[in-house]
Amino acid sequence: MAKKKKAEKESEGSKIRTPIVCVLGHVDHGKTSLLDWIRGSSVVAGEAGAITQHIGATLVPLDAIARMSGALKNLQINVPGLLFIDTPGHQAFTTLRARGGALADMAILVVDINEGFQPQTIEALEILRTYRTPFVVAATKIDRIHGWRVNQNAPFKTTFATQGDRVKQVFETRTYELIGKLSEMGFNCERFDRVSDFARNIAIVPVSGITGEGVPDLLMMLIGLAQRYMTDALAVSVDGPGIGTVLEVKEERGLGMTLDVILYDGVIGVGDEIAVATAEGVINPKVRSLLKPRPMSEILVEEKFERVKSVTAAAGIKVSAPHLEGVIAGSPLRVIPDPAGRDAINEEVRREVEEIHVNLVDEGIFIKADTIGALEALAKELEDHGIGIRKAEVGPVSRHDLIEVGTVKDPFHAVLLAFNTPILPDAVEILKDPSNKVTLFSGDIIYRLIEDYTEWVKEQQRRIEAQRFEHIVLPAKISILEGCVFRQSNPAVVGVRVLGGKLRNGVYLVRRDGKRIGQLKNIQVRGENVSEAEAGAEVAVSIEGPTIGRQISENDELFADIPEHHVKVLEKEMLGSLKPGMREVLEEYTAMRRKDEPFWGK
Ligand SMILES: Nc1nc2c(ncn2[C@@H]2O[C@H](COP(=O)(O)OP(=O)(O)OP(=O)(O)O)[C@@H](O)[C@H]2O)c(=O)[nH]1
Repeated sequence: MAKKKKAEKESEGSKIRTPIVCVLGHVDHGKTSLLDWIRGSSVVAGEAGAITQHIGATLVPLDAIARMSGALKNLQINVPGLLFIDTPGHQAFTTLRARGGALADMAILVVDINEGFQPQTIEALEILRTYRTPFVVAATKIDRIHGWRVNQNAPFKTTFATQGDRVKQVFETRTYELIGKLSEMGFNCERFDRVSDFARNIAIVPVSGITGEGVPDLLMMLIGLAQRYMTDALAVSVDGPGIGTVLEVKEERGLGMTLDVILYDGVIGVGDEIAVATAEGVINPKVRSLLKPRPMSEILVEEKFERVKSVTAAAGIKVSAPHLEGVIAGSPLRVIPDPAGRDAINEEVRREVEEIHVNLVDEGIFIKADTIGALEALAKELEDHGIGIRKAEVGPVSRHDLIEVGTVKDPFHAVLLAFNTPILPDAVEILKDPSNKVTLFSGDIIYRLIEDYTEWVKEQQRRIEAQRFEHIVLPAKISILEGCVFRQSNPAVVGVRVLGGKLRNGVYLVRRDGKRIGQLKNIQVRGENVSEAEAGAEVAVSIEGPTIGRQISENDELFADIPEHHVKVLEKEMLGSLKPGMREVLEEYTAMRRKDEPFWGK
């Protein structure tokens, strides 16, 4: 009986739907703890019905929030509550799309107040900016500030009033640092209790996911945000056909393949024909059953799920229907109210899945990701880093992909970036092949992937430069040491000091007057042959060509004879990588050459 009532109630719906909230932030900054606390505490706060566990989400109704925050009494509020997506992180956020945008109506950006901004904080902000998602900042782990006095579950103001001066000071400093960083990224933020205009400022709410301090304020801020700026967006057609997003495709015992769906608009009922996308195209199965998690109190009942007849947005629901294998996570789900409209709806679903918002260029890299949202997020970040994308696709990395990339000539673009998507076994085989020229980067954190790629590019550039250095005659200046003439000629063998630059075996030597006197045939240090000698070194060299006492003498200074076109390369392309000492020798050498020919080597 109770069950029936609930089902009926759910199908009634309300005019403003429950806003969907997603939690983002850097690894370990406390996303899960915060969500757990919100879920856990509302269970504790709850007489029956305080929170409802949905599939993939948790519904915290307004009265539970009111109880927790002890506020909201005098406010006219028509948001029914908040539906928190259970999986935190960018991944979930970008996968969960709705009509080409983000499914989540709002977000909590979690930042550990003690660690401040980290790479994924920036990534999260960029994602929120791209999707124009309203958010509040939860500055977590305030209880970790040294000397913090814990006031379990207390609103921020109450707990802050009990803190000592030093704690307050540390807290203020860190909050300002956070405000500063956010402002650098173009977000105007302020501590929530100091915000006078919520249209201009984003609220920072200090919280702890362990002690619950500040969480009541955070919930209040979210309700406020939804209430003030989103009521239009949250209006649902209560009787309209259901629209949702597939969160996950899962096999359940006794049910076969099922879809975990977040319904964000309208109603879905048992027997409804739906449209969902598979890799092969859109399919139209009929809903066999709709399932929600069984309440905690009924956990002993054998069945894990409770069946309902229909559900109204926003809700997390499991859909059981035939032929769901192959449905794409992140696919839209649409109820088809009338068979006459089926084709049109199928077409919309197909277009939504295929519509990938990535700017492609002719020369760039290939990117793959597991979902459209993830692909777009990766593409956006790459674009911001000035990295061009030639091709972008959803799906695992196949042998075919690598063969395709292998045809790209430029080694910097013969690259595939795979974000959160598997590498198929036959593709792995190709990578192992010694003749493989494709470079693959894979991982599940965007900024690391990009970092890996850019580091690799730099390393390759360094190598290419080093190879060029090998072939370029480097500046060198030597002087013949007094009393170190070991042989007059054929070849002349003398001791020299490298005054500057780097002396390499094989170079031709010139005098200060520009006259070439011979070629270096051998360099020795303590009887050992070496290929080069650095500035400051004293070495024995043999020089083919001159006779000591005729073309050259003790104390003479000689330069490595750098060909004109090498000078061009050195001055135009390699100057930045030359050490100052080497640059000086180059300047001296070119000055000597340009005395009579001002444009020599230019
Ligand atoms: N003292 C204190 N510890 C916290 C708080 N929030 C999280 N922690 C601890 O910080 C660690 C990471 O917290 P999580 O909630 O798992 O962080 P997360 O952001 O979900 O981490 P990922 O899922 O790995 O990205 C855990 O050891 C938590 O117990 C907090 O507010 N106060």
